[in-house]
Amino acid sequence: MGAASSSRILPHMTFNQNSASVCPRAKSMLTFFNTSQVSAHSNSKNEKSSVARGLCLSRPVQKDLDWRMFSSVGVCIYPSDELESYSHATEEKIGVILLNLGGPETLHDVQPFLFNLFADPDIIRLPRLFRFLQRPLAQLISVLRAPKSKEGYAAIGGGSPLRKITDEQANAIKLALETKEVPANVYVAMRYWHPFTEEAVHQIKRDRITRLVVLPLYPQYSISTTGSSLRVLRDLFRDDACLSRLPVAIIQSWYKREGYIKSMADLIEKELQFFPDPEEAMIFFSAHGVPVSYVEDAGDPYKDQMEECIFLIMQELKSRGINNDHTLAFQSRVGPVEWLKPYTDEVLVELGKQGVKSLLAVPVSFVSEHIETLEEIDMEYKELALESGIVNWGRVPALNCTPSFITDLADAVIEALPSAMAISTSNTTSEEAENDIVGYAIKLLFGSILAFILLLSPKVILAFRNYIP
Ligand SMILES: C=CC1=C(C)c2cc3[nH]c(cc4nc(cc5[nH]c(cc1n2)c(C)c5CCC(=O)O)C(CCC(=O)O)=C4C)c(C)c3C=C
Ligand SMILES: [Fe+2]
Repeated sequence: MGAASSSRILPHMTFNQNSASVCPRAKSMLTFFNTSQVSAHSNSKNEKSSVARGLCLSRPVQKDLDWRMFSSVGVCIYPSDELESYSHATEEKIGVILLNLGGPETLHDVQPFLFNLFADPDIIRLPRLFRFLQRPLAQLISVLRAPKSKEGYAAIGGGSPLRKITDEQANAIKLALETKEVPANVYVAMRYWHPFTEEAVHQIKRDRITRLVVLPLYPQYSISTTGSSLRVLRDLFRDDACLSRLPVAIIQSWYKREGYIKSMADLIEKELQFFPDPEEAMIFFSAHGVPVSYVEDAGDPYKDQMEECIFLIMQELKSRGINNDHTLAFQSRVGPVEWLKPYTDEVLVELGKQGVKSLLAVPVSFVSEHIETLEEIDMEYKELALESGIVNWGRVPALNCTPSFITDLADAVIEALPSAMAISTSNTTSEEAENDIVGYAIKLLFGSILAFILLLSPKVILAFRNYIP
C-alpha cells in the first residue's frame, strides 16, 4: 500500500498556504466554514487552473456528490505525540490516494466482496425510506450472485488481478513523481475489498501527510465508481477534525487528458496491425454499463463523458491517418433494471449479421485488466462474436502500467497540487440533530410497513430472481 516515506521540502513549488494542514492543539474544534464562499472560490480557481493545464475537473450534477459539501463536527483524536509533530509540521509531505474498486483475491472472498458492493447505496440506489433494507438486500443478492461470479473468477485463475495491478500502478506513479522531483507517498484505497479506503486513510494520518491528491483510477466519472469512493472519503474526513483540515485536491475525471487519449490511441494502433486487413477492422469500444436511471434521473455524467472520450480517441487516430469504423456498446449489466444501451452482446450479434468480419474490442471504462476484460470480453464476447460470423477477433490490452499513461497520471497529480484546499467544516445544532432523529424514526416506521407489504408482492420476488444467473 503506502510507499516509502518522503519528507523533502519542495523549494521549487509554492502552494497556497491559506489552507494550512496544521491540526490545532485545541481539545475540541467546532469550526463553521462558509461553504458557499468555498464553492465560489474553488470553482473559479479550479476552472482557471484546469483550463490552463488541461486538467479535467468536471463537476457532478448532484449536490451530495460534491466534495465541497464536506462538513464536520469533531474532536482531534490524534494521540498527543502525533498531534505534537503534526502541529509543528514544517515540511510538505505529499500523498496521492488512488481510488479503485477492489476485487476478491480468492474464491472464498467472492460472496463477502459482492456483499460490500451491493451494500453500497451508490450501487443499489434505494429510496431514502428503504435504506434500512440495504444490508439485508445486499446479503440476499450477494448469496444469489456468488455462484456465477465465482465461475468467472475461477476462469481467470481464482481471483481478481486488481490489487496486484493497482499496487504496480501506485509504485509506477511514485517513481514517475520522483523522476519529476515531486516525492510523494502513493496509497491504494479500494472501495469493496482490501486495502479498503479506511486502511489507506489511516496510513495517510500515520504518515502525517500535509497535502493530498485524490486520483480515481476511473477515467470517466460515475456516481457508482468515483462518486461512491469520494463519498466514503468525505465521510472519513468529515468525522476527523484533523483530516478535515488537510489540503486536498480532487481529480474527478481525466478522460480528456492528452496523455491518456494518446496512450489509448497507441494501444489501438498497435493492435490493429495484427489484423490481416487492418483498415477493415471495426473498433469496438466496450464500456462498463450503469443503469439508465443514473444518467436520466440522478444526472450521472458517465455516458456523456464516455461518448466524448471515444470522440477524442477517434480524433487522435484520424490525425494519425487511421479512419476505421467504430462503435460504442455497454457491457456487464446486473439486475432487473434497464442499463445503458446498446448492450455489447446484442451489438456483437448485430454486427455479425451485418457482415462485419474483423473486430477489435477496446475496454474503455477501466485502466487495469480485471474480470470483465479477462473473462467477459476475452471468453464470453469472443465466443459470441465468432459464433455470430466475426472471423478475426482482437482485444486491446488495458493500460495497466503503460509508461506514457503513468507519466500522464503523474503530471495530473502535479498539476492538481496547487489547488489543494482544506475540507470545509460546519457544526450542526443540537436542535437540528434532534429533528433528524425524530424524522428518521418516523421514516423507519412507515418504511418498515411499506417494505413488508412490498416484499410479499410477487413482482418483487420475481425481480430478485434476475440477479441469479
Ligand atoms: C467504470 C467502471 C465500472 C462501473 C461504472 C461499474 C458499475 C457497476 N458495477 C456493478 C456490479 C458489479 N461490478 C462488478 C465488478 C466490477 N465492476 C467494475 C467496474 C465498474 N463497475 C470492475 C473493474 C469490476 C471487476 C473487479 C474485479 O474483481 O476484477 C461485479 C462483480 C463481478 C460480477 O459478478 O460480475 C458486480 C456484481 C453495478 C451494479 C454497477 C452500477 C450500478
Ligand atoms: Fe461493476
